Amino acid sequence: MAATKTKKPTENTTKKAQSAPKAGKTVDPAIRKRNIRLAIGFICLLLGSFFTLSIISYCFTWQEDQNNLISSQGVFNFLFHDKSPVENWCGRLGAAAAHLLVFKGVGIASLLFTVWLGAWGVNLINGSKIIQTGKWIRWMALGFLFLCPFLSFTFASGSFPLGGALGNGLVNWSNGFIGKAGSIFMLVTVFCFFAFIVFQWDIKPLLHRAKSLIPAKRVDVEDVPFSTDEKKNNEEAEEKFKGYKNYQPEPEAKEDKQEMTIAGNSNNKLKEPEFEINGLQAEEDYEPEDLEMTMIEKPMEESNKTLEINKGGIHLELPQEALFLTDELEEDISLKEEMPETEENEEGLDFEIKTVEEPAKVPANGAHITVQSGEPYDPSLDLPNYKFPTLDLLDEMEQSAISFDREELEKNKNQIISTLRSFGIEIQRITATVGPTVTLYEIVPAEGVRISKIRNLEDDIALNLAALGIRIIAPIPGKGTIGIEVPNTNKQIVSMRSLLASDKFVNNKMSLPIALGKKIDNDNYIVDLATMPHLLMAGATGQGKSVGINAILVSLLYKKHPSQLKFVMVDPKKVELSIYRLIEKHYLAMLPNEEEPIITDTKKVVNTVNALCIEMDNRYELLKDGGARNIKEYNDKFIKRRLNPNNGHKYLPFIVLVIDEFADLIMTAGKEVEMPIARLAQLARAVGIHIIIATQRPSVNVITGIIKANFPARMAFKVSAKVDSRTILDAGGADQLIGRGDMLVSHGSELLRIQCAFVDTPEVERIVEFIGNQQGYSSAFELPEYEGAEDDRVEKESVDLSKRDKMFEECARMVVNSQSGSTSMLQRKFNLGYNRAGRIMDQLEAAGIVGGASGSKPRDVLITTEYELERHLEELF
Ligand SMILES: Nc1ncnc2c1ncn2[C@@H]1O[C@H](COP(=O)(O)OP(=O)(O)OP(=O)(O)O)[C@@H](O)[C@H]1O
Repeated sequence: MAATKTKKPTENTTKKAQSAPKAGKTVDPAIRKRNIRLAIGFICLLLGSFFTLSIISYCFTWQEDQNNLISSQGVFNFLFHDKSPVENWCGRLGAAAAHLLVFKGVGIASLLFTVWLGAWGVNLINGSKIIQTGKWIRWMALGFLFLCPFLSFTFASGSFPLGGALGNGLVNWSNGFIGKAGSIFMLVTVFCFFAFIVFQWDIKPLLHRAKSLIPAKRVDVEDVPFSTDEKKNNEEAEEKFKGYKNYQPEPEAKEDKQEMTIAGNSNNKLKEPEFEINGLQAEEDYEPEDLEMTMIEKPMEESNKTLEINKGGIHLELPQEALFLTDELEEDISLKEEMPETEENEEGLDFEIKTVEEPAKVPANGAHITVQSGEPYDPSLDLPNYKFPTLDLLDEMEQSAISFDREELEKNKNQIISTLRSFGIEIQRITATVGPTVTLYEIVPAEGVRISKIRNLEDDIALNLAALGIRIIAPIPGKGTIGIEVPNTNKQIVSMRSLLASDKFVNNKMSLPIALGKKIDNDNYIVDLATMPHLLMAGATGQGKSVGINAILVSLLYKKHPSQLKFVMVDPKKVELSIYRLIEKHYLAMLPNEEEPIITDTKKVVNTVNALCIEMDNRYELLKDGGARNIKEYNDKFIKRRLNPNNGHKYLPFIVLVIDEFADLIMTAGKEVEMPIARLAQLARAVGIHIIIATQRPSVNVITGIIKANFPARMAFKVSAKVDSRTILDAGGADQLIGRGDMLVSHGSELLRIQCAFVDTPEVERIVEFIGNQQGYSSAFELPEYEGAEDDRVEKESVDLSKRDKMFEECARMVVNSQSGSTSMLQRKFNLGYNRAGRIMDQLEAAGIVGGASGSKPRDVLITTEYELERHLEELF
């Protein structure tokens, strides 16, 4: 029975399915459209292929067919009445079409049209764009307007109509009108128009490639302190430097070297490893006069000048500004210029050696570092006369070219080699890179030496090298070499001024660029705080944390306008950040009715951090309303005036919360502060709120798991124990730093050793004074209200109208006008926190403007008109 029952519907459906196609009219319009598209696609593809073939054939058969065509007196006759045989592969129609397209049309360029027709057909069939119509039309225009006349002009005497009637016509006209020379100019102009305006071709790479094909030109360097004028010497130097790029120790040099043996294995003759130094300046007592130099031009992406020194087994690469060389060095020296070719370089004359810091790029006094404007809405117009701090507020350090002591390098190299040998580790090659405070010796171990062996011997090697602050990186990530970082005897201070003046800082497009210092290869380390997105700093006392925070703050002050950035500063130590109070009305954000712009009281920190959470939530609401995913998109929309300020939209500045001495905060406020900070760290990135936390004590009860998990970027100055290093970086190493701004930065998967830029307190004072003396906003940026529950209770008990909120009167007016005593309305209209709006409502009640609270309903409004209200307020106050 069951089987019979279930069969019926099946039959019905089958019938329906069969009857559907018969109806015919019920075909889905989408399917019909697709079928039409397919049909047109196939027709176009066939026509395109047919005409393309006919044109190709026309190239070989045109003479025979053309005779018939002309004798038939018209294409129509040729197609339908002519009986003579046709040579074109596509028959009579092909011959006629090709004749019209090529001879009477645009010559060989007509292929552009027929190929496009076929490709368009394929586009239609495929439903995707194999050939972009817009692009192809530009090519067709180039073909018709340039190729046709060009071919007609170039092959004027040929019988085949390469340029077609169009090309011939244009050339005849222009030859008559402006002559042949004029025609050439015209053709070049048309070509340039297409190349640079229509196609926007960039010829730079082509020029570069062309130049790189020209053999490197060597130019004698004259008028530089360390060069000699004697051509003879230069020629000798040139001889010696043939093939310097792939330098290999010369055979004689190898022979000179002593053969060394491993202790206890006297038969084992050892080869001296190759030693290379990438560093900077040599000792002062080096006499420049005895040296010879050649400059070799070589196009490269980035301007970077290097001095190369080769001697025996040693290969030195020095930035060219650091050139004080000894006469003891009989090296062959070449100056390798690695910069994009300029006219000057091509001349090979005006070469001048400059310092690393490129002072030419330092903006002049009074000049500021860019703020982008020109958009319809410019937030910086809030303070139109605001001037950015100038670089002359920062101290100019003694030239910060990094120096190295050659003897020291040699000594360290030998010690590293012999120490490793004493552990049975052979080396193939050793390279030294001299940084501001440490030198990195990069070692390529001999074949068969396991890196884990070196890693296990890390402590023994450090002990044998007996230098303070040795760090072994085995292996250097991504390189397969082993790094040994040894502190320099002569440490250099990295000047903040040089970093802020660098091209990388001035011309970057980062949202929150911070200039932290220099890497070991002397490259400026400038990162975007917005991508970090939060930063955890730790280090024992006196190792450079405060300087690090100042470097970050100063970088931001030099780059961001007060309308674009606000700081919330928390300083339980009370002395570190107090210096910034002068910029309260420009850059600081704080709770309403708060007096101290720099927060030092733990209770207030809790309120402020919670207020930031509210600000974050409010911002998310705005983003949701504005259909933006992050602050950048939102602000872009606002700037383009696509968000209505009447709906509560406003330009959102970045907010950076800086907490110096987090340990103290955690000790006193614990979870109360940890939780909102963790919440901010998890969510606030997209709405432009970033956190920088510094602590002296990187222990696990301060940097808890929840904090650590949300702070991917970490900065470690020297710490006292390995365990602290592990807490902050999840790796050792910070305990082996040498202090005074020497730090390890872990960002993404990288762990970099950086020398922090130095900015002294008087410098910061000058900068904040410079900013503070300018016109600012009327008050600091107000964060939403947040008050602890306890405070609320106390306030509710006694409402003191003499201490009424500054928004009191406005709120009163709003309540009377709308005749609604709703707290949430006040919150919405005036962008107030819940507690503040509630407090104002209590004050309105105490002033007799609204009635008592009645559950969740709005309160009754006791005054009906604004006039009445004014009189009431006058009487009251
Ligand atoms: N980048 C740097 N370059 C050169 N010297 C530095 C650098 N950073 C710090 N120093 C030196 O170290 C000293 C201490 O630095 P800083 O005050 O920043 O330490 P700190 O870690 O903040 O100490 P504390 O936690 O006790 O405040 C500075 O006065 C300065 O002499």
